Amino acid sequence: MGIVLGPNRYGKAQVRVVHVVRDGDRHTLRDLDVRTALAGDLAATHLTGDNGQVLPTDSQKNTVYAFARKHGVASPEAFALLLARHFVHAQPAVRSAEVAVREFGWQRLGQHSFQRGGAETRTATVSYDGETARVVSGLTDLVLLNTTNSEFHGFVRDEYTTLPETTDRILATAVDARWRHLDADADWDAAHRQVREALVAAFVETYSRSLQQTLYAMGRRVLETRPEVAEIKLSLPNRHHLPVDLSPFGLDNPNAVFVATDQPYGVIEGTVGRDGVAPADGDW
Ligand SMILES: O=c1[nH]c(=O)c2[nH]c(=O)[nH]c2[nH]1
Repeated sequence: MGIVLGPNRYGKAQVRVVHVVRDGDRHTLRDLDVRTALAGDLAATHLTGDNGQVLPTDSQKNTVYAFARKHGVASPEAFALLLARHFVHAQPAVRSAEVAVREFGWQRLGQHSFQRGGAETRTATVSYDGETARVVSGLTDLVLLNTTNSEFHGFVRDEYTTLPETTDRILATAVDARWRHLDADADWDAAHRQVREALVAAFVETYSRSLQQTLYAMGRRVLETRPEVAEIKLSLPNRHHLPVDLSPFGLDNPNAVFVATDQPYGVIEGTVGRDGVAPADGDW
């Protein structure tokens, strides 16, 4: 039986780059974590150790810093597009590049003072094959909670089911969303803000009978309001808040006191797309 080299790629992870723009006294800041992954005619290094086609990951890291200086960081998507196109065009052996960016938010406190935002991070992944650039934007750890307008009942009951039915519960999640753009050209910051607003609005406004229903409502709202989005993938942990039994203390608990449990937790995942727009599994 023959042994063959399968798909492979290589790059640098966790390239942390902070870029400051000084507009007089007023500074702006972008704080990124960049990962590069290059693929192409790279069999030789794997099979014989011939590195003649290998752009070192150290050089890839240096390119990230040099590009921040030369081109600035207009947005995670724009920066990733520049880098992905550069690696493919500059290196004959590189046929495709994926550049993934996570952006950490900073809130302005003053002209040159900032406060790190919460856990929420913005993400962008660009893949480029020499012809087409594909852009997936996203966010992680957007923590949302409704104290009511959430039910969960009517579910399957088998011999292992103990979960009580509820017509009024807390619904909480940490949204992990990625959405694929139809085009590789946009006002990326505005587009991101608008998708985020649609996700939040749908979470707030949906009367939920399951987190699955909320997931679909959120994805649907994004596709209804943002024509540039082809498809969205959502992963929603169910951050359970269980009412505490206060009866041993002679107290009632009309949905006032909860224990917030962090494990185990449910995970509800799904993709919402458009009729007639083919899924592009390779883009994610
Ligand atoms: O919204 C929910 N969906 C489920 O599938 C599920 N399962 C569970 O135990 N609680 C919940 N809540």
